[in-house]
Amino acid sequence: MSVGYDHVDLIAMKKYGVRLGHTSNISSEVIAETTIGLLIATARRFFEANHALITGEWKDSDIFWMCGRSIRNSIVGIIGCGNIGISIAKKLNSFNISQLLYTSRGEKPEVTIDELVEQSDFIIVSVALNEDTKYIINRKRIAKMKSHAVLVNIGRGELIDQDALIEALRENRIGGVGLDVMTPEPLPLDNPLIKMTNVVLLPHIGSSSIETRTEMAVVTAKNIIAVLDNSAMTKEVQL
Ligand SMILES: O=CC(=O)O
Repeated sequence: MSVGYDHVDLIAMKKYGVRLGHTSNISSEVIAETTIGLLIATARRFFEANHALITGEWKDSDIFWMCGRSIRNSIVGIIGCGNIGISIAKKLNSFNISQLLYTSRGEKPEVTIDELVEQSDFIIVSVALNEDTKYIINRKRIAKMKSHAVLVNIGRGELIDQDALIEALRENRIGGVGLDVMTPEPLPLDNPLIKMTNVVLLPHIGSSSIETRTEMAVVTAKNIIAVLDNSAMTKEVQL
């Protein structure tokens, strides 16, 4: 019951003739909603601000206190323009950004990934994990990011070299990070990301709306029935 199937051994499935169903495209819209929420929460420091409020550190004397960065007039780069990436781009369209950069497997992208990470104020990773995309955000690419860049990952933890990311955050070489996915999951409570103020972490809840999870469950049940009936699944992975 997921869109991604990077956790499944496809070679073994094929070898033993086991069919694989998934829930592709059902959750794209709601994951895009999560992405926009995470982007704004990270860029505008919602959790840090909330923490300040509840611990009595609210200062209203300093006009720049708790200032984050606006999405308006910014350059946003989306790595991976599949169903989720396109849905994110459509939602961003109403934010009056100055430029949208993207890279994708299908259509010829206008920029390379290196150019995208170098030029973007906000970088969104929404690509599927496979051998080609593992560590697509590597140490070298993190080093190219703007010092105020905000990185959001809603794909899979292993798309990012997390150790290199932690180093960059520690040294304030990037602005902030919003992660709905990380390595490992659940993240151990002693992981350095947990204590960082410029990091917003969500426990992989990208598709967790009641409506979407219900729809995913129904498709999964239909997929199982289709296998038992030896008929076509609603969503089947071609092995
Ligand atoms: O991560 C969620 C999914 O693959 O459905």
